[in-house]
Amino acid sequence: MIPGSDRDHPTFVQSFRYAIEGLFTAIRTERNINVMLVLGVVTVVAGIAVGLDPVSWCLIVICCGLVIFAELCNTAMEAIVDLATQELHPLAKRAKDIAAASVYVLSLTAAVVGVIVFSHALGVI
Ligand SMILES: Nc1ncnc2c1ncn2[C@@H]1O[C@H](COP(=O)(O)OP(=O)(O)OP(=O)(O)O)[C@@H](O)[C@H]1O
Repeated sequence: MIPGSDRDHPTFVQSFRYAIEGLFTAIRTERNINVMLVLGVVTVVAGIAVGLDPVSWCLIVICCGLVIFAELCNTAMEAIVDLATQELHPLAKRAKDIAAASVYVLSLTAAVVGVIVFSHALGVI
């Protein structure tokens, strides 16, 4: 629901517009998202160069999507915490640190998958 609006939900097209707006806001304001997008493009170019098979492509695409998804969730959680308090608070720190940890755990997992997929494609394993 939108505060001040008499409708319960925006239309499907409006919801999509808000989502695109959120994506561009994150790209404009969050350095980490940009780093991840660049790494995603580099991975796709490397995948084309080594000629990944369809299953490997699925793994790479899922990993890239999940890492960007996690960073977007982390960014949203940071905004919610900042909305809740502008002061230093141990719970605010805990929430932000754990949200950031979720991104790093997923990034590490994606990196391991990438190393395995590319090592296999290059005949190393
Ligand atoms: N209100 C707060 N109270 C206590 N600690 C805070 C608070 N806000 C931020 N911090 C600490 O500062 C760190 C960085 O917070 P910030 O909001 O700048 O995130 P960020 O640098 O944008 O994070 P990321 O790099 O994951 O996007 C948090 O992980 C937390 O340890």
